[in-house]
Amino acid sequence: MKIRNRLNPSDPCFSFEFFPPRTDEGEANLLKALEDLATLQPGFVSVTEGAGGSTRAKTVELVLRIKQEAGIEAMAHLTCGGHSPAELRTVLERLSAAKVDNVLVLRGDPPKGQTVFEPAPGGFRYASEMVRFIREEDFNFCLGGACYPEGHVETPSRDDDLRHLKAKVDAGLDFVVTQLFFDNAFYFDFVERARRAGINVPIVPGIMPITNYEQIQRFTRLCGATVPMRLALQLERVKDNPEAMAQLGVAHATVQCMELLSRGVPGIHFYTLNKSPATRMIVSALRARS
Ligand SMILES: NC(=O)C1=CN([C@@H]2O[C@H](COP(=O)(O)OP(=O)(O)OC[C@H]3O[C@@H](n4cnc5c(N)ncnc54)[C@H](O)[C@@H]3O)[C@@H](O)[C@H]2O)C=CC1
Ligand SMILES: Nc1nc(=O)c2c([nH]1)NC[C@@H]1CN(c3ccc(C(=O)N[C@@H](CCC(=O)O)C(=O)O)cc3)CN21
Repeated sequence: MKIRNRLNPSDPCFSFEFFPPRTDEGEANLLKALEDLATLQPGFVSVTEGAGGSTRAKTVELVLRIKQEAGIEAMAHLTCGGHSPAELRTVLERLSAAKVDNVLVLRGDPPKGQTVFEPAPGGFRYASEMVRFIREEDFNFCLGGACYPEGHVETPSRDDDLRHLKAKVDAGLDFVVTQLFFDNAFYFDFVERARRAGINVPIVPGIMPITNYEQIQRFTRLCGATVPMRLALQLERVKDNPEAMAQLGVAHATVQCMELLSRGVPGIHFYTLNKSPATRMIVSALRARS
């Protein structure tokens, strides 16, 4: 089933993102989180790919398992890093043969220790180039991409970033998922600017429940997302109390999601970080309300 057919403001699609674990313990955590969140009957789940394409085999294996064994619609993230177009074609053929209908096309982060993205020899520099490649080949995927309500960290201006997004969508995207944000005003402003720029595909908000203060500081610095002052002060106050931190994270994300739904978003994509409790509580609260 193509995700674009599930994105519908009158029946919004909740989806969950996981990353391929690096250790046996991580693997056990992931399987537990997956099992737990599967009971919420997500519209789809997605599996990320590590920087430089480092986890590709694991990403594909997990997507196939989720689709075939759990019967949940699954989307593979594929990045431009570390792989040639020929290797990409092989992976796409494998996904296609296994009836995986959806791919999230990303450029990908520079590998750890590097600050600048370097394409693989003969590979793609921008996600839009991979989108064009997939559309030129004889595949029939529903394609998603990433977008940045606060602007991508590397972009000199939000207007440039929006122009690049427009070109990426025009190359053949069916929908986009946003970078995480903690203030809905960024999302609503962005959607308005995107529509004005002629970007007409569904724009799915990406939400990450905060569970750990240091992690959120590290990651928001890396990806350029703003933590609103009021939330930062609240987080500061409970930083030594994991339980209060988790409650605050769930409460903040739930309020964010309630407002997004009341204003007609087509779905909400949760960055679960392979943990189930926060996402479960939020989705349960949202379902109870509607
Ligand atoms: N796992 C996920 O869901 C998400 C992952 N990401 C990560 O964010 C990073 C960026 O990936 P994408 O958004 O796919 O990259 P992209 O290729 O769409 O854009 C990357 C940067 O290049 C710029 N750009 C694009 N086309 C250009 C052109 N023709 N000329 C000059 N500049 C251009 C963009 O403005 C942006 O600053 C990746 O590291 C991705 O993995 C971001 C959000 C969500
Ligand atoms: N630039 C960028 N790269 C991504 O991979 C990415 C995004 N943005 N935005 C959306 C989601 C969110 N993702 C995230 C968000 C946070 C962590 C994180 O905090 N990771 C921990 C390690 C987690 C673990 O191994 O348990 C860290 O401390 O970095 C990782 C991926 C992946 N996606």
